[in-house]
Amino acid sequence: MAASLVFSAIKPQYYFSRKTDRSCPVLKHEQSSFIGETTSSRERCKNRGLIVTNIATKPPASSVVSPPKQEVDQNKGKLVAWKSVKQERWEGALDVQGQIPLWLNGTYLRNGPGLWNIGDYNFRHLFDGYATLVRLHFENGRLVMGHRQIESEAYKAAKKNNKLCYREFSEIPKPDNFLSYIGDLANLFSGASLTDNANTGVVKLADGRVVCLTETQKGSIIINPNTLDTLGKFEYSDNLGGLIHSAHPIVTDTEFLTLLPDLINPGYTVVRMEPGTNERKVIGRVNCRGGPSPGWVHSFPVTEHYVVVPEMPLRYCAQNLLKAEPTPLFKFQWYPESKGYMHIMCKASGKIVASVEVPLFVTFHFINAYEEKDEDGRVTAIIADCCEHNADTTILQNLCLQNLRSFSGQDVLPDARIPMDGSAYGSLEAALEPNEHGKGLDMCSINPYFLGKKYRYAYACGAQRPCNFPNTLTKIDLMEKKAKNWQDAGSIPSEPFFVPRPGATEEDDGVVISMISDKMGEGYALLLDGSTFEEIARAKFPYGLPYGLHGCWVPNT
Ligand SMILES: CC(=O)/C=C/C=C(C)/C=C/C1=C(C)CCCC1(C)C
Ligand SMILES: CC(/C=C/C=O)=C\C=C\C=O
Ligand SMILES: [Fe+2]
Repeated sequence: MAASLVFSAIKPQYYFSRKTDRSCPVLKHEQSSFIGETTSSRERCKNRGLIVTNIATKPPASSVVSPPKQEVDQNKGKLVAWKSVKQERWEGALDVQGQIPLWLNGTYLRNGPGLWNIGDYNFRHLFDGYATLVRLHFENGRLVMGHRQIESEAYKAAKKNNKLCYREFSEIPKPDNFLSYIGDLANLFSGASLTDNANTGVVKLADGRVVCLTETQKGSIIINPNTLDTLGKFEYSDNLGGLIHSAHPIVTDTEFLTLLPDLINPGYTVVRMEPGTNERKVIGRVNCRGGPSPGWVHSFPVTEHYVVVPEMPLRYCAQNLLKAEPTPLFKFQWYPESKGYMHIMCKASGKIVASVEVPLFVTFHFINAYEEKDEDGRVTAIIADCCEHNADTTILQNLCLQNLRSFSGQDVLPDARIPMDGSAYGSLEAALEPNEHGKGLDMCSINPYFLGKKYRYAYACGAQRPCNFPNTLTKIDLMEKKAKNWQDAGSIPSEPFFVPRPGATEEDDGVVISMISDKMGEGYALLLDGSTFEEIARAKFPYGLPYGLHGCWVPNT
C-alpha cells in the first residue's frame, strides 16, 4: 500500500472587492508508428477482453524522498507518460489489488492527447496529440478498462493521408505551394483548417450526452461512454459564431456555461445552454480592459450568482496565429503592460458588477470560486482559486514533448505565486504555504456539490522536486492550510478526480481516481480514499498509457 505523504500544497487565490449590486440577488512507444499501421489485428484480438492476471507484484513504495539522480537517469526513456499510445483500442477486465468500494458504480472517463506522431513525423507539444479516451468502469468491486482514439476529422484525415491536415495547438500543415498558402489563410479565418481534435476534456451533460471538448468549437464531439465510439459532432444550433471557446465549460444538472472570446472586438461573450438543447443563449458580454485581444481563457470559475471572467495578460495573438512556424508562446503573446483583470458578471442579469485589476497571472485552471458575505448577507468579496504559474509563461515551453521527455534531474517547473497584497486592486495570494504541495500545482478537482460554494478541499497534482512536471497527488485542506501528498517516485499521475459517496455528509467522503504512467513503462489505475488520502485499490493496465488531461464521472443509470 502506498503511504499517504504529508508535505503540503499551495493554492493561490484572487480576492475581489465589489460594490453591492442591487439588481443581482445576494445571491512510438517511442518508435511506434501511426495507429493502425503497427498494431496487427491479431495483436488487438489477443488483447481484447484480456483478463490481466499475475500482476500481484508489490506496488512501488511511495516516498517523500526525491529519487536520487542516478535512479532518474536509469529509468530515463521508460516513462510512458509522453509516449504515443501503443494501439488504437483495448478493452478488458483488470485484476484489482485492494478493495474497490461497492458503492462506486459507474464509469470514469479521461480524455487527453495520447498520440503525438503521424508515421515518422513527431509533434512538438503535449497539446498537439490526437485524443485518447480511457474508460474505467466500476461495478460491484470489479474494474474494466478500455481506451480508444476519438475519430475526429483531424485524426481520420491524418490517418488517411499520412500527414497533418488541420491546425493543431502548435502544429500547422505545410502548404504545398504559395497558392495553397493563400487558401490556408482563408481557411484559417473561416475556421475550416482548425482542428476538431477534441483532446482536452470530457463532460457529461445533464441530458446524458457525453461530449469531448477542446478549445476550438468544432472540436466538440459526442461519444458513447460504454463503447467509446465516436457518435458525431456536437453542433451548436445557435448563430453565435466564433471559432473558439473555453476548453472547460461549467456543467451542472441545470446548465452548461461557457465563454466565447471575441478576437475582433476584444472581449468575451458569456453563454448558457439548457440540457436537451444545442442552443447557447447569451447571458452577457465583457469588453476587455487592456491589450489588443482577449486573454487566453482555458477555464473560468463561477459562484452561486456570478460568472468570473478572467482577462489574463497572456493574450490570443493574431500575428502568431498567422505564422507558419510556432513562436515561443504559440498562438499567444504576453502583454504585461496590458495588465490582468477579473470581471464579475451576474448570472441572472448579465450585468458586470465588478471589474478589477489583479496582479499579472498565468493560469490554465481555476479550481473553484465562492462569495463572501457580511452579516447582512451582502456579498463583500469573491474568492476565485486557481493554479497559478508565478506569472511565468515558460510553462507553455515546458509542455513541449522534447522538454517533457528529456528530464535530466534539473528542476524547471515554475514555482507557484508568492503572496501579494491587495490595495485598491484584486489581490493574488497563496492559499497555503507553497511547500505544502511542493510549489507546483495543477490539474484540480473538487467535490462537485461544492461548485461555486465555500469549500474546504481541493485535489490536484503537486510536485516532489526536482521535477519537470507535476509528479504527486495532493489533497489540499484550505481550512487547516495543509496538504496530504501521495507519490510513486519517478511516475506521473493524472488529474485526481473526486467522486463523492452517495449519501455522504462530509465534503471529502468519497474516492479519488487517478491513472499513473509509471517509470517502468507500465501503468495502473489508482483509487485513494478522499478523506485519508491513503491508497485503497490499484489495478495494473496491460501496458502503460500516455498522460491524460481531464475526466468526468458517468454514474450507472
Ligand atoms: C489540450 C489542451 O488543453 C488545449 C488545446 C488547445 C488547442 C487545440 C488550441 C487550438 C487553437 C487553434 C488551433 C487556433 C486558434 C487558437 C487556439 C484556440 C489556441
Ligand atoms: C498539465 C498542465 C500543466 C502542468 C504544469 O504544472 C496543464 C494542462 C493544461 C490543459 O488542460
Ligand atoms: Fe485543462
